[in-house]
Amino acid sequence: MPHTTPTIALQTHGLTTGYDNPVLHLLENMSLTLHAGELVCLMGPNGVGKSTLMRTLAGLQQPLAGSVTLAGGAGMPREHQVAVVLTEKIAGMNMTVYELVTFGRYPYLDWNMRLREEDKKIIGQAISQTRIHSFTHKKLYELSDGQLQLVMIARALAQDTAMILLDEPTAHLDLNNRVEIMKLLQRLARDTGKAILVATHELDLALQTADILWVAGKDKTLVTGLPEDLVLQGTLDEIFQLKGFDLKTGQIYHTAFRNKTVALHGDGYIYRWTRNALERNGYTIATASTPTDITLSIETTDHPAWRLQRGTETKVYSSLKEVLQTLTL
Ligand SMILES: Nc1ncnc2c1ncn2[C@@H]1O[C@H](COP(=O)(O)OP(=O)(O)OP(=O)(O)O)[C@@H](O)[C@H]1O
Repeated sequence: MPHTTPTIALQTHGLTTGYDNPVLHLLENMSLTLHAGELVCLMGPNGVGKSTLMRTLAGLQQPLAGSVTLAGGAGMPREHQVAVVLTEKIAGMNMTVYELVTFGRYPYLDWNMRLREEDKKIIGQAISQTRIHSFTHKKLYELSDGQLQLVMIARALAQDTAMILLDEPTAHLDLNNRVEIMKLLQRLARDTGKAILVATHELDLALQTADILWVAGKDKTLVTGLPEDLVLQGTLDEIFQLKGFDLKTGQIYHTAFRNKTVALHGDGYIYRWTRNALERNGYTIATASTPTDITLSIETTDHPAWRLQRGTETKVYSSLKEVLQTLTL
């Protein structure tokens, strides 16, 4: 199979980030690489220095040591190399969505600030990629938080850079919008070949969408890897000090307070949710060798159903509520 080396969008060498007055080293000696077409999530506990690293990579803040190299080389203006979506509120909420997206083209305009055909084409593409056509005429103050975030991403796309950095783009959004934004970023990385780096606290979403995680937290270092490798190696548990949640199984730990064991038979997502209902309600799920006189079998014909066998008694139920009620009798 031919092996092509992915294009490098950003590279750091011995990078140390922080502040110099008073001296505050946040993350030290980082050698990082961001490739074209990759969605990378930057994670870590509060205050570890994620935003500071993002600003340093974007050239908005000087490194304390080391260097940041962007695709395009030192001769190219930063605004042509990297687009940034930060958490700060926008000042001009009275402008329209279309006007805000055109801001992405400003670094390319000449003294008369007039949009050329090529600029309009790129703006159109950004609007189409983020699927915001239906409200480009609206004022920013008329938008929901989710819509506003899409518009900010459209502006970044209009800037036509190899890399986009976003700081907490899903903060304050509901689950649907959070998923929509992360899936959009995943799609954009794949379809446009941009390198996209997102600082986020959304561990579950990052695990399901990111190609690579950058996890900051231990002794001013930053660990990088495939999300699944970091889960299986226990790196994330160590850094986030997760309490009552097992990242490897994706489950909250439950106390088996009923002292009753159920042999559960079935598979797929119904098995998963049945197990969830039982464990959340204090039952233990039997392993092959555990003796128990309670057996619950999942039957799927048209609708899910559960056959509960206790001793010599057997009955079929159509909801888990009924199963749980019967088990407490
Ligand atoms: N302009 C500044 N001058 C000095 N120290 C700062 C400055 N901005 C942030 N800090 C400090 O740097 C540390 C890291 O801040 P930063 O915002 O980068 O962390 P973060 O990981 O993004 O946090 P959060 O997850 O809470 O957003 C904090 O202790 C903060 O107080």
